[in-house]
Amino acid sequence: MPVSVVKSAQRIVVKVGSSLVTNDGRGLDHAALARWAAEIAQLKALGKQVVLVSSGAVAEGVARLGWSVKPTAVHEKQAAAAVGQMGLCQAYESAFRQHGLNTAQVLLTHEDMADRTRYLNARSTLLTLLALDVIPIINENDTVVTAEIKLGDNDTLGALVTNLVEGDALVILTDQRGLYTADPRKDPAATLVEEAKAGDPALEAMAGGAGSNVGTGGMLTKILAAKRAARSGAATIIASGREPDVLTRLARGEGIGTQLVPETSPLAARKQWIAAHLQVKGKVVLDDGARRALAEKGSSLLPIGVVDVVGDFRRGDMVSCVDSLGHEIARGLINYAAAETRRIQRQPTGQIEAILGYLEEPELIHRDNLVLLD
Ligand SMILES: Nc1ncnc2c1ncn2[C@@H]1O[C@H](COP(=O)(O)OP(=O)(O)O)[C@@H](O)[C@H]1O
Ligand SMILES: N[C@@H](CCC(=O)OP(=O)(O)O)C(=O)O
Repeated sequence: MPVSVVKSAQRIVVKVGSSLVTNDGRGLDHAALARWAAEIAQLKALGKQVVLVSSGAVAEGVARLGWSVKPTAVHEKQAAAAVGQMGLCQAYESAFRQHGLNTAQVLLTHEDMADRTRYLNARSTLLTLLALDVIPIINENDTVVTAEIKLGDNDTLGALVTNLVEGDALVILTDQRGLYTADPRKDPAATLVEEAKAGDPALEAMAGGAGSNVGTGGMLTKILAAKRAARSGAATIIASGREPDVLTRLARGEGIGTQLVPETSPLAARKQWIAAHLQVKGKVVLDDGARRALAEKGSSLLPIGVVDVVGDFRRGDMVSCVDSLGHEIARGLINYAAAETRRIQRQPTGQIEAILGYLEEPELIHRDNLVLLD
């Protein structure tokens, strides 16, 4: 068993899933919340800072409204989330109060992450709360987001928050002991993976979807969250939230669950923000010279290297850079809208002004706004 990274971690993001928080959808598990609050208080006493990302608003709202199944209509889920979030807030506030700790509710949306100013605001608010010894309790602002602009699942939110606050570890507590070689609900012979590299593609093949009607995303979103958390250098642990003293034992260094360690060096802060953009608005197809310039030399993307433009995007949007076979090489914030990009593709930079009548920037995507994907 590996030594847990939580032992040396100073700043930890803990994510708890809906099935744990709501007793598999039956209603808030106050005893579980009390246990985690007591453990987090012990982590605080060890000098660690903790952010909690909690799911369960929809499941708790469904239980409170007396509905027998999770609704499929978006507005009903949003209404349920609004009802359930009140319950989560109240329950966490009183659980942490037992230990003299203040809590703060922080509801985030994808747009808070995609807008640089809002992203930096969210970051400074969270860092201020941590400096004040408050426990931020974070969820997606389900009530105001529609399907297209949703982060979608709180495993991703947990990873984005880890990047945002530069957490050392992301601990994802769920209803299984960790990542198994296959979904243990379907394959009784599956075995627990104790340690692996975050981002190893073999892990994605092991992970299946949600095992219950209560959770969202299943193990796959947890594996992808670990890959995302690794971009700011954080390790991820996936463990059971029902394991006694799970957080305090991890903090003592005990290897519990699955530990996914980062294998690449962390991206610079601005690139992490770019990588946090989840909505890709279009694609540019590169010729081989441009592909090599990006991948091997870390160059900016110039219009001359673009052979095709797909989709409709505006200046400043996130676009994907693909090679001639459609493999995604990089993502970045583009300096020209789709219609303009089509007019200047395959053209030397010196021609941009003559073609468009103006020059925004000489590069289509500047290297500072470009993130290479591995
Ligand atoms: N390889 C795997 N190892 C462990 N669990 C898996 C795997 N593949 C799929 N799962 C399923 O993922 C579920 C946990 O995800 P989910 O239901 O979204 O929980 P949460 O609410 O904690 O996010 C487990 O109950 C399990 O059935
Ligand atoms: N924001 C949603 C959480 C969605 C979600 O990702 O749930 P889970 O897979 O249980 O972490 C809620 O609070 O219901």
